[in-house]
Amino acid sequence: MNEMKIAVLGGEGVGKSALIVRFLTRRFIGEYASSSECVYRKCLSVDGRQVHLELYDPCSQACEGKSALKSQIHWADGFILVYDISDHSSFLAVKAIVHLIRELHHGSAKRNVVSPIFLVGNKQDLCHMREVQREEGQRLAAEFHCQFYELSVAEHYQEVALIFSKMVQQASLGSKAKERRRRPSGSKSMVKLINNVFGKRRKSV
Ligand SMILES: Nc1nc2c(ncn2[C@@H]2O[C@H](COP(=O)(O)OP(=O)(O)OP(=O)(O)O)[C@@H](O)[C@H]2O)c(=O)[nH]1
Repeated sequence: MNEMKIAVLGGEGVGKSALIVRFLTRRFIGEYASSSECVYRKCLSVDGRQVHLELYDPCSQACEGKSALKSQIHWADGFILVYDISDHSSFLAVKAIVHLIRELHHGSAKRNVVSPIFLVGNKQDLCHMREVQREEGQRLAAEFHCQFYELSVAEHYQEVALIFSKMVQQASLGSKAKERRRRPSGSKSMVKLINNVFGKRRKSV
């Protein structure tokens, strides 16, 4: 079975966990308990073959700092970078992450492998509070050869599922030749995911 490692990165509270949980459970859960980073695992059938998917969800509060980010970047085969369209600082955060990914890969053994990066503007349902224009996201995506999506994890399941299946397809193109890299600590089963969803720390929309 092929293995694939996808890191879902972005600023605090942009909806990274919501995106992953939406993909794994089809449900949008408005409140989470997530006090630590984790790796979710899922087996997927893509183009007739089984893929063992690992999804890394950092905890922004626990994993701040460039060195943590660098190890996440070295670990992953592909990246889903999430920002909140109603928060311009979250866009600047993903911009910095894109730069860092391309910079690190340029100077590493991965320089011949273009790891896919998907740029996702989340919380489209908050467009009345929009601070990041769609064109701004598209421009950044074009500059760094990323795929661009704008959506609302709260409202759109099909788009979320599409993002992950496209990511798996793209990442699998380059993954065969890749060296396996150190992975961030921590892993979560579906049971822990469910506990997280109904856990202690509560967030509201
Ligand atoms: N309105 C709206 N709220 C959303 C959407 N997606 C996520 N949220 C809310 O945004 C808040 C943060 O979501 P999380 O998924 O915890 O964000 P995160 O990026 O994992 O947060 P950290 O791990 O703390 O960095 C929660 O209150 C979610 O309910 C969306 O599409 N629309």
